Amino acid sequence: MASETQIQIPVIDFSPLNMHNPDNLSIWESIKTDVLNALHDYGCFEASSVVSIALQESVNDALKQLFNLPLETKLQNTSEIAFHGYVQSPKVPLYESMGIGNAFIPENVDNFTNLMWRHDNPKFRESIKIYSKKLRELDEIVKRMVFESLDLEKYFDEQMKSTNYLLKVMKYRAPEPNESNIGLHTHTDTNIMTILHQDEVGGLEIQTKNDEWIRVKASPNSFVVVAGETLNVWLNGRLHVPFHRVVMNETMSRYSLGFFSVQKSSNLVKAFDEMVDKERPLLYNPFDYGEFLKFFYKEGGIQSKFALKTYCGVSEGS
Ligand SMILES: O=C(O)CCC(=O)C(=O)O
Ligand SMILES: [Fe+2]
Repeated sequence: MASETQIQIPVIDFSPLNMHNPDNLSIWESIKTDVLNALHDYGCFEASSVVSIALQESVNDALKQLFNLPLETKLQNTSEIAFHGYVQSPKVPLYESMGIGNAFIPENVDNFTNLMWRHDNPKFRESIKIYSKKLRELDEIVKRMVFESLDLEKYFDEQMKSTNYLLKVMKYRAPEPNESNIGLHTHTDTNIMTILHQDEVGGLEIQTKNDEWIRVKASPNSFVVVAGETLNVWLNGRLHVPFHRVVMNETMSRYSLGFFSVQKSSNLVKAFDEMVDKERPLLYNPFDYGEFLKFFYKEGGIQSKFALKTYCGVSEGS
């Protein structure tokens, strides 16, 4: 079994971009190079100092309050899309999650808050709104950098328009003494890209290309940006899409949160024409994301680490 090592994922600081700086273009170009290298080599990186410590702390408090609500209240968080509402499953007994669709739209956060707290919770509402807006900005910056680097700018606006976002908040309880410490099984993210935050308990582990597991350091106000399968299909395999999992070692509950960008089902997921040529033949046949998810969840795909390859991979020699 691969053991955990001391290596860490690359850390990229986006804060110089926010400053009024005459040298912004060269800063942009230098961060862009780091982003592309990290996504190619690791499929992920740590984005540091994206939000203030104070905002992160108020979001941490908000999550604790939310998961402390009675089960019947939490169950009101429903969604037409599988696993986008309240989730608790015997397959992942330590795990519990809830979702807010397109949380960067203030009204969606208001509706969610009203559903959970009949007498409102302004602190929850306001901190989640600001936070989601920040994460939506980071998502856009990272993707713009990726598209620019590969001369795909002409696709950028359309791809952003056909994206939905899910803010998923998660709680993992500590395992009982004779229970497995796996919080979330090894998987890749099938969506476009995910921005993760974990609290100080930690437990997120990411596999490198060499099959080593990196235990990601918990950091109060940084995020882990993870490339998903959809992005890699667009780019015809130019990125690494890392396996990751959550391993609980502590006696404490762990709270985390993911900002998932997901392609709307109205378009097929397919490689951009410019990404396919003789040297780089097509890796995945175009597919409908919603149909793929049905396969992923219903036909045992979720058990397989290579669900997407099985579903639509172009077989060698064909
Ligand atoms: O809780 C975490 O840190 C990871 C969650 C995750 O990987 C997922 O929801 O896809
Ligand atoms: Fe994940």
